[in-house]
Amino acid sequence: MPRFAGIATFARLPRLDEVGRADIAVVGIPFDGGVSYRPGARFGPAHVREASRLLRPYNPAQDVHPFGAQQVADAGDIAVNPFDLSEAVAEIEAGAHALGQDVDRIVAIGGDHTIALPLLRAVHAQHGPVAVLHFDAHLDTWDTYFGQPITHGTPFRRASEEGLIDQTASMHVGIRGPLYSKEDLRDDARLGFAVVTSEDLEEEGVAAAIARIRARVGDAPLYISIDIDVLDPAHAPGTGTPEAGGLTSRELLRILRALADLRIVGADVVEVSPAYDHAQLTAVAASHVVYELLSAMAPRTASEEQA
Ligand SMILES: N=C(N)NCCCC(=O)O
Ligand SMILES: [Zn+2]
Ligand SMILES: [Zn+2]
Repeated sequence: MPRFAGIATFARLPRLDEVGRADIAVVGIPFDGGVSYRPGARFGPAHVREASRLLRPYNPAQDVHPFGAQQVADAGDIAVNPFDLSEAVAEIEAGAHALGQDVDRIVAIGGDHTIALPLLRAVHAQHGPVAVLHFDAHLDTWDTYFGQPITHGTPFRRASEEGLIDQTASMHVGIRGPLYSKEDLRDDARLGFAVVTSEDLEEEGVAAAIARIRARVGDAPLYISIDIDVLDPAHAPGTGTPEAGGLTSRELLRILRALADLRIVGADVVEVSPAYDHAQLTAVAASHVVYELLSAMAPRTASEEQA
């Protein structure tokens, strides 16, 4: 079958119902009822799958076959109520929990960043508090919007309040742009996050950022949440709340490759909004981000480690 033909699963992987069990499920969460600005991330999973057809089985940058070293399958989408945010959040948590019966780990494709909260609730039920490594232009530790506590700008405040995160090991990477006030940063630190800003990355370089991330996370169980708007709008225009001055996709992929020996227990890639995308730029970047995550999660054989 030519790679551009046929129904799109992520990277042309088998569906979970074709293999029964898997080490890792890639699952779509087509929900965008938590956005504060441009909508459309509900179409993210289908768009990222469509743009992932060109991914190939061997990843030379990590010297690993991400789909050979482990069983990865596409679990389809978690069906969520687009009209009721509370119900949607409950459905995502229940869906992740149910999926966890058939797979060891989940990599979710959003959807807006709201989905990180129910995903972290499900991860916490299995692992206890986890280090959250959060790539984003935005802190997403704001309190409420229009009085609402659960939105795409608030998942990590709720997660911290609920005790879902390891407050000694969590970190944001790529933060930039205007805030509401200086208090935002004080609140964020109190909620348990260290920060590598986009400017830090520019000034200190990627290697220094990697060293800071690794020192912060250590050997804690690690959840990686990637808002595609961490990338500069030149690299990822198709997103809901773009901010100038972001990472290149090359920088983000390099950082992810440096995390392969950490204890990654789950991940999400969120905020791809296809109506604002051009030539699949954002979706190709997101598909490679997922591919690099799956590669980092793959077990290494002794020969691969020696090589
Ligand atoms: N894109 C995410 N997740 N959050 C952005 C929230 C920015 C705001 O509306 O204040
Ligand atoms: Zn963001
Ligand atoms: Zn976000």
